[in-house]
This record gives sequence, C-alpha cells and structure tokens, in this order.
Amino acid sequence: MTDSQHIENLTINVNLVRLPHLTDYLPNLQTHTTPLEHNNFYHPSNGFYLSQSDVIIRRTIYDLARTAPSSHFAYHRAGPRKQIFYDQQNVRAAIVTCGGLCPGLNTVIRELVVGLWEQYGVREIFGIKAGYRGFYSMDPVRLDVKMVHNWHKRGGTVLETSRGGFDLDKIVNAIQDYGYNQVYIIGGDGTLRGAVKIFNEIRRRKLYVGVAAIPKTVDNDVGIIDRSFGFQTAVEKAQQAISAAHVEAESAPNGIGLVKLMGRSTGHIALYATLSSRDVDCCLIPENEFYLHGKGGLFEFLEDRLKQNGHAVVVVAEGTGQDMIPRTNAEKQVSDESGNPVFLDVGVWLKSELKKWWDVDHKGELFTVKYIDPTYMIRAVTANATDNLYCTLLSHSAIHGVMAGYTGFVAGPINGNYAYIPMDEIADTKNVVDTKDPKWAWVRSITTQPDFQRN
Ligand SMILES: Nc1ncnc2c1ncn2[C@@H]1O[C@H](COP(=O)(O)OP(=O)(O)OP(=O)(O)O)[C@@H](O)[C@H]1O
Ligand SMILES: O=P(O)(O)OC[C@H]1O[C@](O)(CO)[C@@H](O)[C@@H]1O
Ligand SMILES: [Mg+2]
Repeated sequence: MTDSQHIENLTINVNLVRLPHLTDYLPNLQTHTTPLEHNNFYHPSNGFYLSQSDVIIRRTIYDLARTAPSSHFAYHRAGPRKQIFYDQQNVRAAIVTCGGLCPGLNTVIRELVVGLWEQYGVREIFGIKAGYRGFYSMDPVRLDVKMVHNWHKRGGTVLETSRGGFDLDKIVNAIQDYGYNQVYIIGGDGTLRGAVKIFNEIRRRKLYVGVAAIPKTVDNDVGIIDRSFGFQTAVEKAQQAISAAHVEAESAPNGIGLVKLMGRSTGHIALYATLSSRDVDCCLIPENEFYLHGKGGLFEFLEDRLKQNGHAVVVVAEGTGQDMIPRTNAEKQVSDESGNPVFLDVGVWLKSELKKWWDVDHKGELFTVKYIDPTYMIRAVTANATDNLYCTLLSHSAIHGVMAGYTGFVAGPINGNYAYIPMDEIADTKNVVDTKDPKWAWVRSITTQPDFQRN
C-alpha cells in the first residue's frame, strides 16, 4: 500500500471519555422536561438540545504520515439537554470561589446566578463566603439576579476567597445540612483536587448533589482546556508594565527595564505578554532554566543588547530561577495555607545581580535598572470583553451539565467548543510551556535571546 492509500484508508476509533452521572449511584432518579421548553427567551428548535452522542474530539491536528491516529478521545459536548434530573422548585445551589484572584471571577458567579435564575427558574442560590472554609464556618449569602446585576464590572470576587481550610468531612456535612443539591466550585489546580475529593465523598454517601467545577487560573496552567478565563485580560494588562519598563529603559543610558509577571510554575503570561508586546529583549520562564554569567548567559546577551540599542527590557515569570536565589533553610520551608511553596522575589534578586555585574565589569559607566512588579495588578482587574463572554459560556455550560445529571465534571473549551471533562482527569493534568513547541521558538526569534543551553 502506498503512503497516500494508507492515509485515504485510515479509520479512526473514537473513545468516549466516561462522565460521572447521578444515576451511577441513584439509578431511580426521576427525569423532568427542561423548563427551557417554555422559556420566554429560548425557542428550542431542531439541534438546540444535545444528547449523549454529541461529542468533541480532543486532538484535532495530526501528521497522518507520522502517527496514525488509531484512537481519539472524545468528551461530551456542553449544552442544554431536553430531559433533566432536577425539578426547578427543588434546586438549592451553592457557589464557591477558592485560591487566588483572577479576572472574570465575578462574571462567572453572576452568570451562574443569572443562568440558574432565568433559564431554569431556580430561586434558591447561595454564595459560600471565603473559599472552602466558608462551607462550614460562615453563613452563606443568598444571591439573586438583582444583587449580582453589575458584578461583571468588578474585579476580584464579591464572595471572597482564601487558601487552606479544606476539611472534607466538614464541607460535605455542611452541603448536606444546608440541603444544597448543586455545587459550583470555581478555582485552580488545588481547588480542583479538593473538588475531586468532595465529589468522591458525595458519591460515597450517595447524595443527590451534582458537583461542577469551573477552572480558574490566571497562570493558565490547567491542562486539556484551551485556556483559562482571565488569562487574556492578564496578558493585556501586563502590556502596560512592559511599555512602562521600555520607556524607562529607553530614557536612560544603559537602561534596563525589568518586569516580573505572575506564573507560579508556568511562564504562559510572560510568554504571551512577550509575544504581544515586541518591546521585550529577553523572556525568562520557569520551564527554561537560565544562567547569568559566561558564554551564552544572560549578562553576555544584555551586554550586546546595550551596545546595540542602549537599552533592554527583560520579562521574568515569578517562578523562574528559584533554585538560583540564595535562601535560608527557614525560607525553604515556607508555604502558604494551601501548602504551595512561597517564592522569593526573582525580580528583586535579578535587579541586584544586574547591578553587581555592571559594577564589576563597567565601573563608572552609567547604568540603570528599573524594576516593575505589577504582580497583583494584572489579576485584580475586571475581565476584558472576550473573557467576560468566555465566563458566560463557561457558567451556562456548567449549569446545563449539572441539570442534565452529570456530576464530578469540569466545563471548558476544547478546540473552541465547550465540553464536559471528568474532574479527576483535569485535576491530574498541568499545562506547562513546551519549550520544544514552535511558540517558544517564536519568542526566541523575536527577542533573539539565548537558549541558555550550556554546550
Ligand atoms: N490536594 C488537595 N486536596 C484538597 N484540597 C486542596 C488540595 N490542594 C489545595 N486544596 C484546597 O483548595 C483551595 C485552593 O487551593 P490553592 O490555594 O492551591 O489555589 P488554587 O485553586 O490552586 O488556585 P491558584 O491558581 O490561585 O493557585 C484551598 O482551600 C486548599 O486548601
Ligand atoms: O494570592 P497569593 O497567595 O499571593 O498567590 C499568588 C499566586 O497566585 C497566582 O496568581 C495563581 O496561582 C500565582 O500566579 C501566584 O503565584
Ligand atoms: Mg494553584
């Protein structure tokens, strides 16, 4: 068989990823026709409702000459189902936000409330205060459409958030005691790991409670989905810091503008901010180790750049170079309330190393480093239009899934279409910058920075 015949004759098996459903452990649950049938705003016509057979295929790009795609993974498509497993009169929904802030958090809350209220006629919606701990240690806040009306115009989370405080038994007991039968959890990787435990415990206790998560991470480090909400807004906001660093650097002899951007263990924000700015001379991310001195190092590169242009801009993701920064044993142990390691400030360290280097090699010549740390400014802002729209689609997708009886899932876009992904699968994946990917080569071709691979 020739290569082209081989390609023409290819057949691909689709393996549908199984999604947990309430009927897995409550087989006699009653179904109801969705209230969307009689909604003033929706006029369901052919194709409006989705069924079990509507799927999204995870991978869409293959080189057929190299890897024969013998099987694909497919996920259930997100969207309304005609038969649902809740009676609108009896829904009691809880919404919680956990972890750090991210642009769009309030939009997600607002759209959960508005979607439940307007589309499914739900009137019992509660906000859990201050993250997971709020389930068992604070009174819930009753939410309605009027109250959340303009929340999408506010940064942060009106419900408040926190780290730590995950007590599985207390949380699930509270879910039972307050009578919630739908729980919407908005948070990052840690939150998702907690959500998996909550879902497993709810399943173990055979509770009539649907659990959905909406991945939130300004770092964009959650796997499988295309990107996380708020990420684009953060990248956009980072442009202001980079522009300021550029102006400061340009306006001084041998000026260096240094910008530290968020990214605990991934450099997506730094990478995208660099690609979209074009003012950046060097982008440092945790996925690509770097070094300061010697051939191929940062200082040799900056020396050249200063000779050529008189100035340079360096962007560094906060999780970069942590092993290079001297720290005491006590500092090595420090973690936040969720157990995440607390980083030392790579920007402050780099600024001081730059000054030391210049003083040794160029004593007497003018030199300036302007360090800009917009850390919280890029995540404490209102979501931009694209992220706001994205948050709306995420929230509505989550509601439709829970109403349809699915549970233990995450709603998110895969190749531009919204899907339901089992929570445990997403909690186990991490989206890091692939430095073998053309995008990283693109960064390097724009900045012409070294690859920091010692020969
Ligand atoms: N492995 C885990 N099991 C149970 N709960 C967890 C786990 N990891 C973290 N959590 C809980 O999830 C919540 C949020 O975790 P964390 O502070 O790590 O933020 P995150 O969700 O990862 O968001 P961010 O993107 O801001 O880091 C906290 O209440 C924490 O206690
Ligand atoms: O809000 P905190 O606890 O200072 O956490 C900051 C961390 O949160 C994030 O914004 C999201 O994980 C990281 O980029 C950053 O390291
Ligand atoms: Mg996290």
